[in-house]
Amino acid sequence: MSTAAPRTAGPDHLWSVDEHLDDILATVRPLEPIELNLLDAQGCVLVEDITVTVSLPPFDNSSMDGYAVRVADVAGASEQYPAALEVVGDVAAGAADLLHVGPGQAARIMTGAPLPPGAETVVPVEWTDGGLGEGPAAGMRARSLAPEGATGQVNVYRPAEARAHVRAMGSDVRAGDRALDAGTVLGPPQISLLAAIGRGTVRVRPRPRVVVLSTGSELVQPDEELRSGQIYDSNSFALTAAARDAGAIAYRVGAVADDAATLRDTIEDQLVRADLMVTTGGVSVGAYDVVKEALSHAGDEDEPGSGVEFRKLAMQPGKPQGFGSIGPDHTPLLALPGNPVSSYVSFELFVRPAIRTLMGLTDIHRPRVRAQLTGDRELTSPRGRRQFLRGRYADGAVTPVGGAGSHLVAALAQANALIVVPEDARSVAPGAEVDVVLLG
Ligand SMILES: Nc1nc2c(c(=O)[nH]1)N[C@H]1C(S)=C(S)[C@@H](COP(=O)(O)OP(=O)(O)OC[C@H]3O[C@@H](n4cnc5c(N)ncnc54)[C@H](O)[C@@H]3O)O[C@H]1N2
Ligand code: MOO
Repeated sequence: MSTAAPRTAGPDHLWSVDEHLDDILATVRPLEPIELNLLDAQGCVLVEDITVTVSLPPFDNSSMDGYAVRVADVAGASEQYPAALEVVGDVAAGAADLLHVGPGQAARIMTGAPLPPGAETVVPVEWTDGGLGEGPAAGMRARSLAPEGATGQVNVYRPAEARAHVRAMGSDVRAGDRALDAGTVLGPPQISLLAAIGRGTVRVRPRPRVVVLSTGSELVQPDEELRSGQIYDSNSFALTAAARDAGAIAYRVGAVADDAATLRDTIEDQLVRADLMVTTGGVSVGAYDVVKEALSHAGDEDEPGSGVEFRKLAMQPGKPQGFGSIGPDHTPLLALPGNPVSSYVSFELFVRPAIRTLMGLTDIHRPRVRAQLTGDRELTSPRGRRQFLRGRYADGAVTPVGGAGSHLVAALAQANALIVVPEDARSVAPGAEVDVVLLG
């Protein structure tokens, strides 16, 4: 999977956000296409051109509930001088053996039913007495009241042109037309079209399987009792949700203890179901930073580009990061910092584009807009670091929420955007224009 060898530099070197992203994207390639059932292919990128084999509609059919008639038989019809026709029966949607409509005759026809031979046009039931002889009808008599179908006579009060209320065969798409191009992302309308032309499976790039694994002996799972010094594991939930939001099939592995051997074993067990692995925590410089310890030497010496490299980025939050590939298939792995806001921001900036690259999407990044900074305080930022502050964006303006601390999950939950303060800015005053990443 890995092709590009990570660039290397001394341990104090600060890599830019863009360099880090470029290096990650150089190691991920779109997944090999597979044939999937339509609904499993939702959100995936099509890799084949789809040609229509069955015209839509496949046959001329009625767009209204009404009567299939001949044009000449209703010409000049009015409420005062209705055309009285003999009703020869029903044509329901799905009918295969069609009755013939002769001169002076009408067949009750339902929306979607084939236009029967002999009939040239359809008059909606509202233009008739519905066969009840009591003036204009609002609808047809239910089939349950006359299971044998309609008989007798119908009065038609208005004329109809040839093929009125008839949907012509092939008027939507014709056999041989291109229905969808390779590269199309399959949303509900595209899945609708594929089903309509009879395609049950399609060749697409599958959703990547992403294993999200949190680390930290202080972590307990929600609903469990919190003892002294412990906190709840929020990162594994946040990033699993974020991976799903990006289009992945995500598996959450909650809170591996700070022990390198356990972590290595857990990662090895999980590799079988991973196209991408994401870890949180344990990448800094502490004595218990177990991800770094476990993975720093996880490379395959025979394979250039394999292994996990740990770096510092010129970024806040999200300074310590690891990335590379592990295992026999060189599965890409991103090791994100443990602070909850740091891991989430890192996910949005680095993991989301990687997931979307694996999917074969071209639109891999969150949208960015320019916005006017509002609020009553100046934003400050350390020189030389690109800062991502949480904000609420609406109508071209963005207001900061919460402070810069990377533990502030409550403020993150109020945010819908990241305010970008560039490396060369020490402060940004209200009223200034800023770059904003929209979190959707
Ligand atoms: N001496 C230094 N200390 C630190 C530095 C540094 O440069 N020198 N960098 C700081 C920065 S910046 C970050 S970010 C963190 C990254 O630390 P780790 O990736 O090693 O993460 P941990 O130490 O495991 O945890 C940090 C913090 O986040 C909490 N956490 C961890 N996992 C979860 C989780 N799944 N759910 C909720 N909260 C979690 C953890 O309890 C810690 O409070 O290092 C700084 N230190
Ligand atoms: O850089 Mo750390 O990720 O701020 O908190």
